[in-house]
Amino acid sequence: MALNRLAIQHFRNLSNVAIDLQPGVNGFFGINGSGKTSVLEAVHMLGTGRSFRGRHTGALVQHEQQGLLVFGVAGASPGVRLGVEKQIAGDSRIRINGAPAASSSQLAACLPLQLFNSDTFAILNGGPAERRKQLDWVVFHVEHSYGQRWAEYQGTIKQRNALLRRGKINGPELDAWDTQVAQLGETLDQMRRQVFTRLETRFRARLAELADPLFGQTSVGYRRGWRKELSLAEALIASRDGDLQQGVSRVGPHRADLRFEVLGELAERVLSRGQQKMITCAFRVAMADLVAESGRKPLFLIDDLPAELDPGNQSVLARWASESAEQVLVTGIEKTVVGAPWRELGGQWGDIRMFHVEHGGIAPTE
Ligand SMILES: Nc1ncnc2c1ncn2[C@@H]1O[C@H](COP(=O)(O)OP(=O)(O)OP(=O)(O)O)[C@@H](O)[C@H]1O
Repeated sequence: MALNRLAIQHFRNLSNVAIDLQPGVNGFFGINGSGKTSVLEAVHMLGTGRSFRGRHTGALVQHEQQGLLVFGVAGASPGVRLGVEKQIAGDSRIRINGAPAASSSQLAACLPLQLFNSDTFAILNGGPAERRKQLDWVVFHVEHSYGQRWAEYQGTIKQRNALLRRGKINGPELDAWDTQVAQLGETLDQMRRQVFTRLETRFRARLAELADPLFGQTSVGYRRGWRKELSLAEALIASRDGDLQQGVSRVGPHRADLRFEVLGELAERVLSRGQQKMITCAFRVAMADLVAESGRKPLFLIDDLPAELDPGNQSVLARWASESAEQVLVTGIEKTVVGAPWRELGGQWGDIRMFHVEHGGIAPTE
C-alpha cells in the first residue's frame, strides 16, 4: 500500500511539514543533520507505532515541545487515515480513520513496511531477536491469526516465568501453564514453519539473481527454539530444572532463530560486509515478495543507500524494489546520487519525486 499524504509535527527537527508522495520512488536529499532520516523514522512510526532509533519518546519529540504527531493517508482514494500521537508525559494515541486503535499491529496491517538501513544490514551479526522479528513480520502478514496467537503465547510465557521465579517447579499450576505453552507454541511453530518454507524458496530465487557464485552456496535454516527430537511439552519438562535456576523459560518459539550459512559455515564468518548486506537485501526482498503475494505490496524505507552499497548493488536493490514494493522512500546527501539507481530503471520507477530537506523543512523540487 502506498502512502499518499504525510504530515509530521514536532518530530525531532521536523516542526511542521506536510507533503504529497507518489507511488514509486520519493527521494529525500539534504546535508547531514537536515532531517532526512527523521522523515523515514516518522513514516516507520506510522506503520509500526514506534521509531527504529530507540523507544524513548522524549528523544523523538522536538525540543521544547510536549508531544509529536504523525499523520498519513494510505491506499487508493479515499484512503485509510492513520495517525500516531505521542506525549512526553506518556500518553500515546493511535487512530485509524478517526477511530482509536487498540494496538500498533492494526497500523502494521494497514501499512506494511520494510526498512533498509545500517542496523538492518547488520542482521546476520546481531542477536536472534532481530532475525525472529523478520520472520514474524512475514508470518503476521500472511497468517491472519498469528498476531493474536503470539500475544496469547507471550501472556502464558509471562505467567510461567512468574511461577518459576516463585519456585513452583512441580506444582499442578506449572503443569497447567506448560500445557498451554506447549499447545500455543506448537501452533506458532507450525505457522512459522509453513511460511518459512515459502520464504526460503523466494530467498533462493533472489540470491540466484546475484552474480557472485558464493550466493549460490548460501542457505538459511529455521531453528524453532527447542530440540528437534522432542515435542514442546517434552522439552518444557526436560528444561524445568534449568528454568527454575534461571527464573525464565528457556525453550519455545520465543527462542527461535534463523541461521544463515555459506558452505556450512556461519555466513557472518565467511562473507564480506558488502556481501552480508546483499544477503540481507535478498532476504528482505524475499519477505516483501511473499507479503506482496497475499495482496499487499510493502513500502520500502531506504536510508542512505550510497553509503551502504556500491553502485552495482544499488542498482540491484532498486530493481528488486521496483518488483516487490508499492512505494519507496529513499534518502541521501546528493540529489543526483540518490536518484541514480532509480533513473536507470526508466518508466514509472525512473520518474522520482524529489524533496529537498533543509533545517527540518521539506520542499518538493524538480
Ligand atoms: N528531539 C529533537 N528535537 C529537535 N531536533 C532534534 C531532536 N532529535 C534530533 N534532532 C536533530 O534533528 C536533526 C535531524 O536528524 P536526522 O538524523 O534526521 O538527519 P539526517 O538528515 O538523516 O542526517 P545524516 O545525513 O547526518 O544522517 C539533527 O540535526 C538532530 O540533531
